[in-house]
Amino acid sequence: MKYRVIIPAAGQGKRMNVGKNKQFIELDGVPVIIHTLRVFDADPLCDGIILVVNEQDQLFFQHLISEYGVQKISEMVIGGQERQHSVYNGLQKLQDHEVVLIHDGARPFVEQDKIHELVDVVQKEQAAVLAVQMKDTVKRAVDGYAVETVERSSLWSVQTPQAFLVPVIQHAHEVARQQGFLGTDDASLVEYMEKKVAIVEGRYHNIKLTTQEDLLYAEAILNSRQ
Ligand SMILES: Nc1ccn([C@@H]2O[C@H](COP(=O)(O)OP(=O)(O)OP(=O)(O)O)[C@@H](O)[C@H]2O)c(=O)n1
Ligand SMILES: C[C@](O)(CO)[C@H](O)COP(=O)(O)O
Repeated sequence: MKYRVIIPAAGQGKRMNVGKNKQFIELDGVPVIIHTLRVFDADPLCDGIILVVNEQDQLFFQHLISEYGVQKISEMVIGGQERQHSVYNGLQKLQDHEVVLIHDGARPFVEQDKIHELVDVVQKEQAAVLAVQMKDTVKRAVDGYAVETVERSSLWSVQTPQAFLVPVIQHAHEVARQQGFLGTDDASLVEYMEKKVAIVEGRYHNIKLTTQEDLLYAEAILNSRQ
């Protein structure tokens, strides 16, 4: 089944703190966003990329897309204050598509086999996310003290892509917008509608580049592929 993908890349990168859009950081001489876009550009099931960018970086994104020959950008839209708002803006560009994937521009190591697994699962589950089991013990803390150790076997570290039947995610975003609900991922908006979200086991190296330590991991991941 063909899908369209929304790539939110309009954040400020405050935690990365490198003074520029973290999607422009080069890994092995290639910008992070190009690593990410190339995966979907090369996927025969992907029939279009909706790239969500911030106003001030729009021209540079267009320059990179042209310089690296990315073919499948169908729309470039301006993002919003929060990630959720950026994704909402991207959702407005969907016409008659059945399946949409939403994938962070800052996750360059997603792989095609896992994307296809998600696309298969979402056709019967309506919503599906890549996730990996937690490795560390997780505790809830209050005022600097651990008050509860959360049972780890049921905890997952959720990634992107997140896959949805289009009407399901469009409705979930509309309800969240009307009710002022803000989630840190798109699946949380579907959960807010009391719908189930299927877990598809992903890979630990599908990391999100969030802080500068992640760049060290990223170089190691790239080197392991050579
Ligand atoms: N208003 C926003 C915020 C985030 N994103 C995108 O959503 C992805 C995941 O968000 P995150 O890693 O938190 O990026 P930032 O918000 O830029 O990071 P920070 O919170 O450190 O500023 C990133 O590709 C980011 O560019 C977006 O499109 N629009
Ligand atoms: C969507 C996400 O990548 C799933 O783990 C994560 O929630 C994004 O969070 P961020 O604070 O916007 O990076």
